[in-house]
Parts: sequence; C-alpha cells; structure tokens
Amino acid sequence: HSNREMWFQDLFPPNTCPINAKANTFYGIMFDAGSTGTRIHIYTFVQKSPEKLIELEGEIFESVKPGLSAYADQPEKGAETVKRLLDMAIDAVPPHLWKKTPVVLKATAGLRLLSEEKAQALLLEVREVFEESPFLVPEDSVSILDGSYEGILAWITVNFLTGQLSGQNQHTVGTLDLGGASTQITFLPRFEETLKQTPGDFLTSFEMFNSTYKLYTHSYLGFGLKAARLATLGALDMEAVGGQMFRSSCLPKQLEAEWHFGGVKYQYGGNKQGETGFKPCYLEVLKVIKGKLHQPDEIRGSSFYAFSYYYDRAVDTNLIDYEEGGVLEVRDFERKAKEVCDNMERYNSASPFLCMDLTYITALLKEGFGFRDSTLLQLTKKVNNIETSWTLGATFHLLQSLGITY
Ligand SMILES: O=c1[nH]cnc2c1ncn2[C@@H]1O[C@H](COP(=O)(O)OP(=O)(O)O)[C@@H](O)[C@H]1O
Ligand SMILES: [Ca+2]
Repeated sequence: HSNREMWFQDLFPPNTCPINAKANTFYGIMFDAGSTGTRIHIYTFVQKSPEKLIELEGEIFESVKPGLSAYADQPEKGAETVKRLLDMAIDAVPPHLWKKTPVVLKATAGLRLLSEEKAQALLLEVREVFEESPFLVPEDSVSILDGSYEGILAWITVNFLTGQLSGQNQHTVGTLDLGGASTQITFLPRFEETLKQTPGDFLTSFEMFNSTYKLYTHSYLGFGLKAARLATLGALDMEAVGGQMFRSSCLPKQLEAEWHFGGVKYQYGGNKQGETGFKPCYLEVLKVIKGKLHQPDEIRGSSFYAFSYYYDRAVDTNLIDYEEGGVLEVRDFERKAKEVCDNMERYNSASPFLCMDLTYITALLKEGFGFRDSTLLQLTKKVNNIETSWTLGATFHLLQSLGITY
C-alpha cells in the first residue's frame, strides 16, 4: 500500500473508498509454534463479492529457532520470540485494519510433550504479548492444536492450494507431514471398506467452504523425526539420567557429540566396535516403528503430498531441488538411505543424523504406513508461492468462526 492509498482509506469507510479497488482486502495472522521453531504466517485475502469464496492474495512468512518448548523454564523469553515476529505484522498490515485482523497461535507436538504446567505458562505469556498488540485477539487465541486438526488443516491447505476444494470434480490428495516431534497422515477415504476397517478415532468430519469432509487422519506423537532419533537411541524417556552415552549403528563409528532437544541435553555416538550401516540401522529403527501404526489398505496404491522433514531430507541428499520440489517414489528414500549409511565415514553431510533420518523415513513409509516401494510422493514446500502448512487451513477456519467468511 502506498501512503496515498492509506490516506484515502482513512477518509472513507472501506467499502466506499473511491480509489482503492482492494477495499475488501483483509488479513489473518497465524503463528505455528512447532517443536523445532516458531513461525508467523501473515495472509492477505480478498473477497471480490459476498457470494464468492474468498481468495488468497499472498503470504508473508518468517520463522525463528528454537521452538517455544526450548523455553520451558523461561516462558517470558519464549514469548519474546513471538513478540519479535509479531512486530513484522505491525509493518505488514495497514494500521486501519489492525483492529480487524485476528492473531492466533497454535502450538503442536513440542508443547504437547511438556508438562501441563510448563505448557500453560508459555501460552499465558504469549497471550499477554497478543493482548498488548493492536490486533484482534479472539477467545482461545493461544492454545495447543489438537493432533487430528493438525492433519486436517494441512490437508485443507494443500487441497485448497491445488484447487481441489472448489468446483465439481474434486480429486483430493492425501498429505504426509513429518515434524520434529509428531507426524500426521491424512486423506479422504474413497472406499466404504476403509471406513469399516478404520478405528473410530482416526475418522473426523470437518466442514469447510460449504462442504463436509469425512477424513482419515491421525497424529502420531513421538514419531516426528527428532523424537524418533531419541527413540532409536533409546533415550526417549531418559531425561533424568545424566551423563549417559547413547550409541547407534546409524551414526558414524567415531562420532561422540551432544544434542539438545526440548530443553534436554543428550550425549550420543557411533558404535565404536560394533556394526554400522543401513542393515543394522534399519533393524534398530524398525524397533521404534513395528506394529505401532495403523495401516489403511486404501493408501497402498495412491499418491500423497509430503512436506516438512520429508522435503528437507530429500533436499539435503539432492533427491529434489530446494526451490522446485519434485516427485519421488518411496524406494528413492531407501536407495539414498543405503548410499548414506553404507558410506558414513566418507559421506560429507551437514548432520551426523542423516543416515538415521533417511532410514527412519524409509521405515516409517514402508513398515509404518504400509506404502509400496513404488508409491509416489509429491514433495512440496510451496504451492503458488504459499507455504504448505496447516496454518492456512487454520486461518480459513478462524475467519469462518469469526464470521468474516463462510
Ligand atoms: O511453513 C512451513 N512451510 C514448510 N515447512 C515447514 C513450515 N513450518 C514448518 N515446516 C517444517 O516442519 C519441520 C519441523 O517440524 P515442527 O518444528 O513443526 O515440529 P512439530 O510439527 O512436530 O511440532 C521442518 O521440516 C520444517 O521445515
Ligand atoms: Ca509442524
């Protein structure tokens, strides 16, 4: 917006503003407090006419690391990271719309894993930051997002961005999200048989854009990439034990290092004497996964959109381009896992966990969800320049609940 535009908007009520064709522009601010980082998504929408679906115009995105859960014992410092991000919205949203622009933060698996007391202390501090801002603070504006909604809202985002939620012929696509602490699988079942075979708590009905979708979705807490590292190391419930060294065949033989996650410090290293490589690593990882996940038959033959750590690790190993993304088969992850794990001493990687991560992704897809080697995965970070994140779905839901859209 130019200054001249804003000067006019202050003189005229939005709908009659003579020079501003975009008087029906509005904004929504959604924070994603993930286990590894906090992100702000500032969305711009236009509603061209009351009976039309709102259109997404653009997004401003910024992120900080580490996530809120790293501030479990310093909630004020955690809230400060949110405040710095919110300052961006002050610049991005025109002042006359501040009061009409809702701001919401939803936390995912990092906070789900904290004690109730510590999580609530963090949320309370964030709430105060919001109250002190000039934006609209709806009831329940700061909360922990339910795992099943995390999957559904990401599914809404991807299918909205790919144009599957409008018009008659809807061919929706399933979504796979691999976070740091939890992972989600979501799709619209096509066969009656799937509905019969699925436990009730894996099915959720959801209304969006005047349609009701009965979705298969589940969030597996503790099955995110970083939580899986701890589980593989046998360190998941061991925070009380100090000074213990956790070893794995998925790590370079000579490695000894420290790692911080969720405010806890872990020491880990390679199997100095014992085996290393893909085979022993796969067996190790399998112990974490085997028999723990529900396998819907229907997905074996279908293709899915995959993002977050699926995307990041595919980029790290040159399976896809960072900007472009790409289509992979499940077996591509396995091929890369073998390549990395069986050449660990020589493989020049930014992270000593690369072998473990790729092996975990392979095992999660094949043995966890039951995908075929040939299952196609569409790896995406952005669609039409908008981040593929549950935050857009959550913002639509928010606008709907505020009566700003339907
Ligand atoms: O807006 C986004 N666009 C694309 N990827 C994202 C976005 N936000 C988070 N991610 C990805 O999510 C992963 C981190 O997961 P996260 O910190 O959200 O853990 P959680 O979902 O288990 O709480 C990383 O791969 C990161 O790149
Ligand atoms: Ca996430």
